Amino acid sequence: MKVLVTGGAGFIGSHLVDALMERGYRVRVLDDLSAGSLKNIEQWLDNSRFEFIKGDMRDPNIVKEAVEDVDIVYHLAANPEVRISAQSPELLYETNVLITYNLLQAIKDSNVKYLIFTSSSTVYGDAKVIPTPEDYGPLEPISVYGGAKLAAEALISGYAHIFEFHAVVFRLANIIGARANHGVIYDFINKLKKNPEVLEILGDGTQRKSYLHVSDTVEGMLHIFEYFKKEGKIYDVYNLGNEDWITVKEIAEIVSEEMGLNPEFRFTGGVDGGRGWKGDVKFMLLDITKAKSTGWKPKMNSYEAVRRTVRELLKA
Ligand SMILES: O=c1ccn([C@@H]2O[C@H](COP(=O)(O)OP(=O)(O)O[C@H]3O[C@H](CO)[C@H](O)[C@H](O)[C@H]3O)[C@@H](O)[C@H]2O)c(=O)[nH]1
Repeated sequence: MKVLVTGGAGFIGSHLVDALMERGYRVRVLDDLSAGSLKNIEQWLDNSRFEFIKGDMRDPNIVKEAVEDVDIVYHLAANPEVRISAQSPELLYETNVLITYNLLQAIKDSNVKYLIFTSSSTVYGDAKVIPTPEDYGPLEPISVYGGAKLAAEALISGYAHIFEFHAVVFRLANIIGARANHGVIYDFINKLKKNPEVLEILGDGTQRKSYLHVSDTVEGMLHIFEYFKKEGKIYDVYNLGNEDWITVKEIAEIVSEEMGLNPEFRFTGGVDGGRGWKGDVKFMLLDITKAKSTGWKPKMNSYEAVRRTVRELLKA
């Protein structure tokens, strides 16, 4: 079985590559290294089962080349920054929707049988039902990023039905862990390294979200993909997250404690009632009943995942 991982040199992608290589697959990575790094996959570069293509998926020819002889595609390449929604909507469109379209155009003329896509909890926007199940609707993303992920999901469903391949979509909570190079924990650590006395917290600090460790995420994706294959459906969607949530202020406390610091917290107040930025979802908790019904469950809750991530990032 040959597997293509788009974004395989990135944060979540490289952990997925580790797991696939350890399971004996032949793995090809397509990554433009804009956010990812060769360091994340360096242990596999000389392995005969591994292949790396450096390329930008906005170029359809590179994508066509990458899907050649591939049976399974894990599509993780994306710009993951919700916060650039106001400044760079066209970039979010290109790096989430256009590249997915290019991939689907390449898949329709290929031998690919399965596509696995990492979508996001942000497709739900400010959900009125919490925890939010997969069939919640109407979906009203509140960021361009969330809208782009939803558009990508919709294209995948349409192509899977028309061109007869199978696709499973994972709507991910906030994923954290070693190799993360963006997000709240990474930001707090860097801010405190620069100034151990004061920590600026965007928004009012009450933003509540569910955080899932990348090891639980990869295990969940691989486990549910096997279940999905056995079920034989054309298309399905799964939430992947934790059953608890943690506030930004609590994350700040854990980061400070792990760094042995006692900084003054300065809240910026944020926008629209304490959001870190326009489009920041204030309360996110996914209903993971469906994922759990396949036999998967997270090993770490949000608090444990945050603490472990702080330690992993400080060690790196
Ligand atoms: O310096 C900072 C950075 C972040 N925050 C706050 O921390 C929370 C988490 O922010 P992150 O940047 O870590 O993550 P997001 O919730 O914006 O988005 C993350 O999770 C989403 C899914 O929930 C998406 O998939 C996305 O790609 C991924 O980056 C936000 O409420 C934000 O306001 C701060 O207070 N200060």
